[in-house]
Amino acid sequence: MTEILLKAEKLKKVFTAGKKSFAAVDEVSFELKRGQCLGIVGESGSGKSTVARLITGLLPCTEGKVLFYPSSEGTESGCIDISQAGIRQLKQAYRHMQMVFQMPAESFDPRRTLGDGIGESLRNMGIKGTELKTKVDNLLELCGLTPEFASRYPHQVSGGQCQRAAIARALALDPELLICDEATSALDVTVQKQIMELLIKLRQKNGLSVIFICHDLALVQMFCDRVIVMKQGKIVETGTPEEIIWSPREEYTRNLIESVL
Ligand SMILES: Nc1ncnc2c1ncn2[C@@H]1O[C@H](COP(=O)(O)OP(=O)(O)OP(=O)(O)O)[C@@H](O)[C@H]1O
Repeated sequence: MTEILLKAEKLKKVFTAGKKSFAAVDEVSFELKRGQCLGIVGESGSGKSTVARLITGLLPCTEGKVLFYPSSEGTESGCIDISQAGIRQLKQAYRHMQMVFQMPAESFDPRRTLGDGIGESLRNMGIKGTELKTKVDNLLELCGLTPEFASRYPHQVSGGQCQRAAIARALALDPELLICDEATSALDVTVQKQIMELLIKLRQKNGLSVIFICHDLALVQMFCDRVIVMKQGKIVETGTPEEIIWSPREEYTRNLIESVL
């Protein structure tokens, strides 16, 4: 089994708006090792979310490759080429990689209970009845919510509780990789801290690998093993959080750090 869980090779994404086209992501390459947490930082519009959407196959790459190596996958090569994957392979990949977004309420169907949403992928796997209920209750508990939350609708919980439920849903199939795109940004500082503690616990307990997109360099420092700094679609700097925060090579990174101090 390779030590690498995900490899992004020379990713490029060109968007076209009217007659104009521009590269929102260009020449982006990185590797994520198993169990590692990789932070992606950069000013607004630098291409962080586009990278997240490329590596999850939510957006097709204009150029480049995304190679995913889930350890439990039954493919012959052990690799799923996300950039070339069709629906069937993407579904296979989503059993091992999941995303958590900034606005949790928007990612749940307002007409269905949280328990329904959390259990969806389990039901798709044929799990039902008492087994399903027990699994949903356990996921809620793992994420610091009581089983009673299963019967609530998204509008009946706070932003922090909804984000916990979104993490519970993402964890339903015990993924190896969680991609958090500004997952704590809409929450107040106290709730943010609780969600970070939950993610730290999950990393320790489940050996989860995480790609953590965040504006807050203090959170990145606390949580990540390595950090990528993005500017105008390109990676301008890579290093450990300490290297990036305490001895940034690029003026852009220094400005980014100063802007949050
Ligand atoms: N579907 C799209 N069509 C056209 N342009 C897009 C599209 N999605 C994103 N963009 C543009 O691509 C650039 C990168 O956007 P992206 O959302 O990846 O940035 P970001 O670093 O995640 O920003 P933020 O921190 O504000 O979320 C921006 O200029 C954005 O306007």
